[in-house]
Amino acid sequence: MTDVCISAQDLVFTWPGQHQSTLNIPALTIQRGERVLLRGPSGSGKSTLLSLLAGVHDVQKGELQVLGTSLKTLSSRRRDRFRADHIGYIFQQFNLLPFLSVTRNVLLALEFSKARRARLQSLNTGAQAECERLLTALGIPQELWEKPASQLSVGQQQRVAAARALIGQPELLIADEPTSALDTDARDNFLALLKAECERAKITLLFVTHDATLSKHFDRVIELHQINLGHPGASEVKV
Ligand SMILES: Nc1ncnc2c1ncn2[C@@H]1O[C@H](COP(=O)(O)OP(=O)(O)OP(=O)(O)O)[C@@H](O)[C@H]1O
Repeated sequence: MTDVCISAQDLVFTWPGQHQSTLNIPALTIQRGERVLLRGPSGSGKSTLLSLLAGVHDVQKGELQVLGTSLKTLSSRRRDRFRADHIGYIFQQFNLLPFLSVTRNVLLALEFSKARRARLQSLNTGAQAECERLLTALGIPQELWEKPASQLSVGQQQRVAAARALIGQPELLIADEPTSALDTDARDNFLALLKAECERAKITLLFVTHDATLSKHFDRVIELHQINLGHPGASEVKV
């Protein structure tokens, strides 16, 4: 098993119809278990990079590996399977199914992945029990568990989205600006909960945000515009 979670070499991505590449990353390595904050101004390509990592778009040029698997070698269908099995994703808008209950939303992630179900089995934990453990750990009171997701506050929905991403212990958790609608206290609280769960299951965390004040929660901050060619002086900032 490789110690590297994410590895990119000479990764170039150009959106159709554009003359300039959005991404041109000579090298990027994120080790397993690291907690990394990816920062960059609007339009710098953060979401584009996440969409490649999640296998939503093809790697056009260069190499991109997640957990030792080259995404380029996988068909789009196998990339979908790879994502469901190995990557938890918290979207900016959470993407919960509004009419489904909180519990059903969380359990859905298991229905799409045999690997996640198998990991729970190897931990001797049932799906329902793990769902309840995660909701409790993330501070969702029991009286909300059977309510439709649409009846929850933004902060609560965000934590349900985190539980859905984490259930079945994917090796990599990607969070795309999930805290932008929260106040400072709620943000810090959410980060602390997320960090505790990632540590518990040794999950690598890649968290995208504009918010510089969140740096203290992470092992490393990567400024995307600094590792992207076309922005001379590329470097990674240690915190
Ligand atoms: N579907 C698309 N088709 C064409 N161009 C796109 C598409 N999505 C993004 N782009 C372009 O790629 C560049 C990077 O966009 P991206 O959304 O990756 O940036 P970002 O750093 O995530 O921005 P933000 O912080 O505002 O979400 C922008 O110039 C954008 O116009």
